Amino acid sequence: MSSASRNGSTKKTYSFLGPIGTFTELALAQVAEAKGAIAHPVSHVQDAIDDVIAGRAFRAIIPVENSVEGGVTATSDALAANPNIRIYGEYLVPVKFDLVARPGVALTDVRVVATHPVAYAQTRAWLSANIKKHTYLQSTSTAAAAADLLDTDGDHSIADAAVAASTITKHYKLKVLAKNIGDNKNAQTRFLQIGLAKGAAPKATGKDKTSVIVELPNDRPGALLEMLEQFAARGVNLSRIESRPIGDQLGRYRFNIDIEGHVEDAAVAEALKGLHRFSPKVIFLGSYPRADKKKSVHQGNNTNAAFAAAEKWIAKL
Ligand SMILES: O=C(O)C(=O)C[C@]1(C(=O)O)C=C[C@@H](O)C=C1
Repeated sequence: MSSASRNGSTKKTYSFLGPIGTFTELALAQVAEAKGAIAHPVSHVQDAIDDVIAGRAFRAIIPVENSVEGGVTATSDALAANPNIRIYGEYLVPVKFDLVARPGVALTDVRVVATHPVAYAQTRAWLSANIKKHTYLQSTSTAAAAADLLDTDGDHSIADAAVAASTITKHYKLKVLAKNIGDNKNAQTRFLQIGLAKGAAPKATGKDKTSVIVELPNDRPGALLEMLEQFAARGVNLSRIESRPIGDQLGRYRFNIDIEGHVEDAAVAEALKGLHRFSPKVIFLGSYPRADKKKSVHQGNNTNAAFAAAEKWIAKL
């Protein structure tokens, strides 16, 4: 979980999708409490999660969704598979891509372009229009694609260019062939800070999110509506809902849901109680401050005071 530093103090380890220069590293830079900690680069999202589970890392920073490409399925499924994981924070990173190459390579020389699949999906239109006959080479991250261009140990990438974050040339001696080549100039990726479910959970701030994973009862007409009613009846807003196959057979799904509000908000807690009564499986992933710092939308008379007054009234009946 932590390693001894040279002066004898212990530092916490944060695993992240590396190497240096990924968008995930930009997300890690936003984690105030990780300043001065050990940043441990790994090659796959699952490796970062495994580091946390095995106690090799205190926390992991992992991508969860991109505004263009949608959910990162490896993350959604890993959260469902590991009940001891909690979310401690979320971070938004604007996603701007450049096309980079070794010095001396011109845009007209480029035949093979390497990058992470989510980055390729976000730059495909530009690449198709500007490097018509290119071949795509998949990399474990955008920065790995860039770093591989410079590998001189004999097994360097067969790519001529890489699509990477526009900050990549701070880390690698590469030349920018084209700037800001993303098909959507306002793209963003949302990242999570995850850790084991122990220790202090983030306190309610009034600008929070709560994440859960919910399975529906089998063969029950209206089960999806019943799940959503738990939130609607308490005036609780959802910011995201994604269905993922459970995997045991066709037609069975679980829902990864982000709720506006904190489990300390009575309306959210009441909605979770409702889910628990009707669903065969609810995984609580945690309550944590919202990255966009917006106040959570709650509708109707559902303040903590209103719920407390209703409880008092029942008790007196
Ligand atoms: O390859 C990187 O730089 C990453 O941090 C991964 C990742 C992703 O998984 O979505 C992050 C942001 C971009 O959308 C592209 C790739």
